[in-house]
Amino acid sequence: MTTPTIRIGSRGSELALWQANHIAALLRDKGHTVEIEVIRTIGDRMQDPNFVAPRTYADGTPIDGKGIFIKEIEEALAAGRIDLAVHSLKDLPTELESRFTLAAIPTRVDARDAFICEEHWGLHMLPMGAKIGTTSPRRQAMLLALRPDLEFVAMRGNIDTRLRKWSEGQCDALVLASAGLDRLGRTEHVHQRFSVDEITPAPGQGALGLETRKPYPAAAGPDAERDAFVYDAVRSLNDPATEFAVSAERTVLAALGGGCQLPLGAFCHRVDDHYHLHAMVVAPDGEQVAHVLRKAPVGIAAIDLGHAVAEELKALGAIELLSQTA
Ligand SMILES: NCc1[nH]cc(CCC(=O)O)c1CC(=O)O
Repeated sequence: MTTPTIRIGSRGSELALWQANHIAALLRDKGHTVEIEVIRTIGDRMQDPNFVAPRTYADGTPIDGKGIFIKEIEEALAAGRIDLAVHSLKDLPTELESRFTLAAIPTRVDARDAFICEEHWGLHMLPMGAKIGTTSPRRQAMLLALRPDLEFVAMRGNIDTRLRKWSEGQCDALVLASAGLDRLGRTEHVHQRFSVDEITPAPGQGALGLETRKPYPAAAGPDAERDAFVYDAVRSLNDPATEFAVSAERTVLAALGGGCQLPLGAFCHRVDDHYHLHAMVVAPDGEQVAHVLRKAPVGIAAIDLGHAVAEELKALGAIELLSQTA
C-alpha cells in the first residue's frame, strides 16, 4: 500500500525553510514521503520597502497584526494544496479556525531573546541613548524598563536583513530571538541572552506549531482518510512538555487580548515537580511593569495555570498598561 505524500507549506524565508526542512527530515526518519511548497504571505510582501499594504485580504477580511504570516498558508491548507503548515508558534494567533488544529508542538529550543552587539558585550555596557534595532513592542517596552535612555530604530525583515542593517551601522545593537539565530547558526555576534525576568519571551517563542486539517471521522469527506493519516504522522512529533508550556503561555496571551503586537511576555518551564510560569506586561514607555512568577505543582492543567497568571496580571493593572499601547 502506498501512503500519501505529506505536502508541507512554508514561507520562503531562510528560517521558515530551515524549520520546514527540519520537520520534513523528522517525518522522513519515520518513513514518510515529504514535499515542501513555498508560499508567500502578506507579511513577507510587507518586508519589501516599496510594498504598499492593502487594508484587507482578497476575501475582504481586514489585515491586522494577527497572523500576517499565516493567512495564505492556511488558505492552501483549506484548499488541500498542502497538508501541513510549519509555523513559528509565536506568529500563530491563539484562536485557530475550527477546521484546523495544532497537531503537534515539537521540543522547543532556547526561548530567550539574544543581544547582538560587537562593541559592547551587554545591554548595561551600551552608552547613553544607544539605538536598538527592533520593531517589537514587547522588546521595546521591556528594554526601556531596563534602560529608559535607549532609542529604537525600526527594523523589519528576516534575520539576515536585520544583521546586515546592523553591520552597516543603522543601529548599535539588535535584540532577536535566540531560536532563529541558533537554527541558522548566526550566533557569532551574540554576547548576551536575556534572562526571562529581564526580557520575558513572547508566548511560544522558540517552539514550532505544526498545523493540519482537523481529522474527521471517515464519513466526513473524500479526504478524510488522508487527513487522518497526516494528523497521526504529525502528532508523533509532539513533545508533551513543550505542549504544556506553550499552552499555558498562550492562555495568558488569549486572556489578555491576543496578538503578537502586545508588550506581553510569557514563559513556562518545569523545575523539578513544579511548573514555573513567568509573565510580564510593560507600559510602552517602560515605566510601569506588571510581573508575575507563579509556581504550580505538576498535575495542574495548562489552561488553569495560564488563567491564574492572567488574573494575577490583571490584578496588577495589566489591562490598563496594555490599553496605553497605540
Ligand atoms: N516575529 C518574527 C519571528 N518569528 C519567529 C522568530 C524566531 C523563531 C522563534 O521565536 O521561534 C522571529 C524572529 C525574531 O523574533 O527574532
